[in-house]
Amino acid sequence: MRISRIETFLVPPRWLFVRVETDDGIVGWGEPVVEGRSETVRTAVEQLSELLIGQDPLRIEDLWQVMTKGSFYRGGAILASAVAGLDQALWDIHGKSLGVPVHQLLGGHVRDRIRMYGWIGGDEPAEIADAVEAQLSVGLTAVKMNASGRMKALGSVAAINEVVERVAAAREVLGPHRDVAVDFHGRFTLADTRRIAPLLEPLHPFFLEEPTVPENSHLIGGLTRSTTIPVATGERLYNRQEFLPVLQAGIAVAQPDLSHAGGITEVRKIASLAEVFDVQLAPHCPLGPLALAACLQVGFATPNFLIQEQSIGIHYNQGAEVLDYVLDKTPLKFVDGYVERLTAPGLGIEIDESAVRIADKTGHNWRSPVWRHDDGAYAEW
Ligand SMILES: O=C(O)[C@@H](O)[C@H](O)[C@H](O)CO
Ligand SMILES: [Mg+2]
Repeated sequence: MRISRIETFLVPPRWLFVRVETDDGIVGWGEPVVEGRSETVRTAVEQLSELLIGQDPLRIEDLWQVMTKGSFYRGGAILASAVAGLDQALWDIHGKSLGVPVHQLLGGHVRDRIRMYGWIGGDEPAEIADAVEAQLSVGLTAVKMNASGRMKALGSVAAINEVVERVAAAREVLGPHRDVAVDFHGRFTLADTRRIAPLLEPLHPFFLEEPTVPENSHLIGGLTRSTTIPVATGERLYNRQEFLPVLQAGIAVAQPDLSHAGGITEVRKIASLAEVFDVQLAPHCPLGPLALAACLQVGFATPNFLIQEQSIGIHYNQGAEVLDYVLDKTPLKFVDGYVERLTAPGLGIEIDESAVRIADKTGHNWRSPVWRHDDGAYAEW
């Protein structure tokens, strides 16, 4: 079997899919994307394709090595995401060629179902209660919210109290037994996060995410040592090397993104590294169906797996939906807040190719908003 053709599709709301075809007719799908930079990743996928056409798709590790190390300048979000989507497609092909789901190729399942959570925003305090209700009504038992919106005055007691009030609003609707994770999105200084964390402790957050921007990962130990809340990070870390310092600094939850951190091949290794630090995996995934399926395949085969993010029914999907692109929607339905083990071959979902081809005609030009605080200063989005 040889790889014969590679195509990409820009699909709303903000995703990019790749379709890898082989000469014996097996097709694999993946999702190589960076939110806000789909076209750039598309170009990177096209360049990497030159290395893959004519090759045996089952030699995933070898192709991964060539894609990541085959040129002098390496790494970074764009390249790691391009490799990630292609890697997912290769695992999809491998599973389909043997008629088994990918998790079987990773050693078989260690669990029968995976707990899921959805994002509820949080930038607008008035919308929090309704957003929590919406997630509970689709059967979820855990949500994640932003710690803050745009701030009037960074570091002010008002800004700090607002975080506590937002999380309290979510906790009130959730009751004592469901979970709320709080995403700091790198929006606060670490000094402020250290002030806020103890105030959140009585509300029992599931985890506190991205207390620093990734380039300030060296600061994160200052927080992990000062709060009992499990600290999470990783959506903007792209390989084991970048995860090592935050693992050593005492994070509790590692959040590699299956579409950013080198795909199934690398995230599987990140999970193994995390296990040595007693850290649980909770892959980041505000993305589409292929990224989600790749997360779940890793989750079914990974012992130190906590929970899975997903974006089904999230309002920022702006009319387009994760499930629009899959033929059989039942494998991704929530049962008591969980997704049951995917048993179909490969990634375990069947892509609606005609829907994808039609969606690509519209495409999208989704961009990260540029954020400024009320005083005009630049803010991390
Ligand atoms: O943890 C999350 O789901 C968010 O931080 C998103 O990754 C961010 O809005 C970019 O898509
Ligand atoms: Mg996040």
